Amino acid sequence: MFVSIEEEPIPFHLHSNGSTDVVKSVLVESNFRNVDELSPESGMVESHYGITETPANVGAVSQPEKDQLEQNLKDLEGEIESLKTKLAYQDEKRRASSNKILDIKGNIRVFCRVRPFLSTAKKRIQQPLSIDQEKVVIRYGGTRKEFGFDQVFPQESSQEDVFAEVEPILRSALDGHNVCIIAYGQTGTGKTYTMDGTNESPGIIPRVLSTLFSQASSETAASFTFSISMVEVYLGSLRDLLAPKQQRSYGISRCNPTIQIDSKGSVEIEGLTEVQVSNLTKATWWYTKGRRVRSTSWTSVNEASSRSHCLTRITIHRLGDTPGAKSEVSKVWMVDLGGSERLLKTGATGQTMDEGRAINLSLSALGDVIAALRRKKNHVPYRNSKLTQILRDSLGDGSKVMMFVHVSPYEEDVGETTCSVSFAKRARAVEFTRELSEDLKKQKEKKIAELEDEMKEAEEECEKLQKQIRKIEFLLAEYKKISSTSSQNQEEEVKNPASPKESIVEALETPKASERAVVKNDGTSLPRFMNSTVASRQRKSVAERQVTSRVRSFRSETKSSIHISGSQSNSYSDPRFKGILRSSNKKPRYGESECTLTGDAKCDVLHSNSLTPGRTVTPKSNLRPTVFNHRRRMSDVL
Ligand SMILES: Nc1ncnc2c1ncn2[C@@H]1O[C@H](COP(=O)(O)OP(=O)(O)OP(=O)(O)O)[C@@H](O)[C@H]1O
Repeated sequence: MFVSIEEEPIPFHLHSNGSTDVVKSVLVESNFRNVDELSPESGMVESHYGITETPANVGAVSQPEKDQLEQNLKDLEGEIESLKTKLAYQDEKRRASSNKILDIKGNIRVFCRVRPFLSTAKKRIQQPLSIDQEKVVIRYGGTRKEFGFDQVFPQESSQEDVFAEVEPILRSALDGHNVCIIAYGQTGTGKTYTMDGTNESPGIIPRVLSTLFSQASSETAASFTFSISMVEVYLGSLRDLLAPKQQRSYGISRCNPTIQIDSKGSVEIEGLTEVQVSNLTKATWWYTKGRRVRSTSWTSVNEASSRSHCLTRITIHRLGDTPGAKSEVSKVWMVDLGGSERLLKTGATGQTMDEGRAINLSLSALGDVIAALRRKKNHVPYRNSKLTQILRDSLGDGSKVMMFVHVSPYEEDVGETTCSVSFAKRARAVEFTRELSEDLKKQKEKKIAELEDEMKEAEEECEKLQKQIRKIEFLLAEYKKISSTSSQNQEEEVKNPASPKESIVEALETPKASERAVVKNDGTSLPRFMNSTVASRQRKSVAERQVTSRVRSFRSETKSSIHISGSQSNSYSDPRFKGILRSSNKKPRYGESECTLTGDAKCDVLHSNSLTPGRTVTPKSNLRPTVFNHRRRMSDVL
């Protein structure tokens, strides 16, 4: 997400390379002595922190200066456009590499997580499972069965280890792909632990929420909005977990959500509550609420939760940062499936048996769909269950699927474990159960490493471009301020030629009788046209009366006169200049302004020459009017 300049101060170091050349020349032409002065110490950046001494205070400008300003604005806008195009190109490169990596790794990946022994549980007589990185071996009753996985998480693996596999596909979700993360397994094997986790060890869903928000905020080429929905599938019906209380019910009711598919194959659940969440706190609040609704609606939480599927959906709206970019929508489904235990084992009857049957049917339908997709079959049997209908557009083409199959380490659960890993085997649908040869694996790894390098390069390029864009946007904003301030002032000048500014400036320039004597004695007499006239003396007395009520105007106009004073090179980082501006800000009183004739530093404000680098400030130069006022007075004389 684009971080606005107001939120994040910019480190200001412009270099004269490639795309910043325009900016550099613009700045140089625009009275900045040196582009490198645009450092955090300079007035430009200080203004960002609330100090008012910025070019935005520059006042009325002449027509050529105005034209130059307009040109500068156009140049900066053009530069931003061109950088944004480059950014979009680099971002596309990054997205393509990231997508290729996931394609090589597999769009549907199946993992196995072995739950640790629970302290409260049965004795460990014999361990039927042995595992390595991609394999689970079950030894039981003299038989040995081997099952391959994309990766196996042993008992000691942490929530972080599991999430490390999930994180890369979130990048893909932000890039516009649908993602589906599914937890499968027998009751009590850790599905909810993996998806939800605990406060101390948060699981996949809380981590997904936080990662999505943090990745979105650092995203350089697009902005994002997120929304959350939660739905429970129980006995083939849907229940909206985020709906207002009175609407949460099963069966046919006014608000029972229904599944719709649009012409593009996109699935929508009509009537399902979707809450837009602007930050992680809100997202977490709604997620917690949905989980609470699910669990508190059952008398025996553990038993009941394993007989329904709980689905959490994050919808991502992505808007590219380039002109004309279209908004893209993608979804992240996170599914905590009902327990996969066999009905015979549970000895279920009545309602429990129906629930078990419904679960098994939908799990079997899910297995069929995943297997068909992995085998790239033409027909994918999505319609066989509500679960697969809902997930239809997040399991197929272009989507990324991760299934975590959970197993118990206990000997007495070995039957269920075998069923679960067999389900996984079918879902993985590795052709003729042949795993990849070592050679092929190495080739894959090499290609992935190359793509990762490409992706990193593109990411770095994106970051650089985004920084440049932010800098130029900042400058553009400053120039716009200059432009609008000067236009306003010019309008004022036209409406009111004897503006307070002029009066005040003249008042300040025109010494009182006693002071005139001092000036004369000092040998610094002015050319005739610069001496006060009757008219200016009259204006001065008017100005003296007006000045108290116009102190604010004087302050800003005073500052303005510095920058519009012709072609001199002034620098906002000149310490004298900053000091002068500060003091003029601090004591904007008429009495103080009169001291200009005695060589007080503040009088420098009125005389741009005194700001010219390397120039000594002399009483004589103090008396020199700004070019702007000089012009006016000349015309008065003529
Ligand atoms: N990897 C793990 N590390 C520590 N404890 C775990 C782990 N996996 C599961 N547990 C613990 O095992 C117990 C059962 O886990 P959990 O409730 O997540 O299982 P489940 O498969 O979701 O069950 P159900 O299908 O009934 O909802 C919980 O007390 C949980 O904290």
